[in-house]
Amino acid sequence: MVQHLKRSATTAMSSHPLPALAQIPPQIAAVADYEAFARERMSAAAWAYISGAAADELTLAENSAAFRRLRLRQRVLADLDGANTRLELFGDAFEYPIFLAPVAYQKLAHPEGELAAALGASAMRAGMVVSTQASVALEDIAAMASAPLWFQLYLQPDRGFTQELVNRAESAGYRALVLTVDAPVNGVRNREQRAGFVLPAGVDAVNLRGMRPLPAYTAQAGASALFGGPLLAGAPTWADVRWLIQLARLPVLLKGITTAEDAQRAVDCGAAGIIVSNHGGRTLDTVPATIEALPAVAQAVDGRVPVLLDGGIRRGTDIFKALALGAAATLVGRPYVYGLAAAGAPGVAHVLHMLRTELEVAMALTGRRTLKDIDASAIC
Ligand SMILES: Cc1cc2nc3c(=O)[nH]c(=O)nc-3n(C[C@H](O)[C@H](O)[C@H](O)COP(=O)(O)O)c2cc1C
Ligand SMILES: CCCCCCC(=O)C(=O)O
Repeated sequence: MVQHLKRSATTAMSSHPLPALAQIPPQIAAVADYEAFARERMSAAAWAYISGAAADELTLAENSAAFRRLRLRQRVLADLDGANTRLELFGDAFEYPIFLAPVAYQKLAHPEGELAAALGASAMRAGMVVSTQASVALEDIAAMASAPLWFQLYLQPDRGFTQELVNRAESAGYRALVLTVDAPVNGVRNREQRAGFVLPAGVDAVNLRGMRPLPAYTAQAGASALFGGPLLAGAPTWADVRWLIQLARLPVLLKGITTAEDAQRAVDCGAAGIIVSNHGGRTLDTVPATIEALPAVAQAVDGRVPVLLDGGIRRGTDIFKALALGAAATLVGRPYVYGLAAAGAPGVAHVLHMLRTELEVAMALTGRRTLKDIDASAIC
């Protein structure tokens, strides 16, 4: 899964032209305000990797645009005494329905990478999903965190190594596995290509060190570089999902489901949860926004397992809309990485704080005391 990212001679530190902010300035009032501060603290190539998406980036734009098109119905004079945003998932209690999505190589954004993100999440008592391709050892992240962590799994062609990875996550105290199913191959990342993105020295997928590499493969002249090669030969299938669910002691969620048929099949296979996600528009461009895919998935699942959603969330009202249309909780990706790049752990905590506060304001002004009270009647 990591072969596509070659190494450059650039040092990791050269990705950080400006130091992280020592204090968060008052002009950062919404999560979008972090973007400019993050951008000037990253190399142009790292910025292309983190902020970019696939091909023409239409799905990236649509993820947020679709949230902005939805209108809320305000309700007045509701009794809000005892209001809260609490929920329970897989036996763990959470204060609010916002998780940090799995994002690879966070040392591109900040020298402490995933350690700082985990610190920020734990300070805010938020759950975090750690990527297989994290730039810090999964055990070290677990040692830093005091809030529940889930481990995101990319099934590796070397299934024995994959099993070892699952064992490591279970031993380190992770509370769930998130199997990403929408990226058997990397998307067409034109922005990364144009920027010449390669991983700088000092940033790598440390949790995959020691894995048996794919056999060297050069397509014959005129032949497909993808079809017929070893990457797709080792790509996961539904049989692998059943294999994983059977071997894992943790609940397994599938991330990257956007259709009713696949949601139905995931539940039939024994998935403990579903994450409606298009990978932040980074895999297949021109697929619909996740908030538009959510209702059909929620209907197919019919409450049998929790459905979560990510993609394009930039406001607490976006989270509210996702819950109204059937999500039990949400995840954010780029927003917290921008907070991390700009201000380290405090930046991550601040992003979570702003989103949570905005969600609470939306609940108060639509007359919803608890997450269970948020339903489709809150949307026009
Ligand atoms: C730089 C970057 C790296 C990512 N790495 C992973 C990953 O390793 N595994 C994964 O399942 N998803 C990965 N994602 C996708 C996120 O988990 C999530 O689905 C997406 O970022 C949500 O969209 P948002 O950024 O608009 O919030 C990555 C996203 C970004 C931006
Ligand atoms: C074959 C997919 C590799 C993706 C690596 C990290 C990721 O999920 C992302 O960049 O997005």
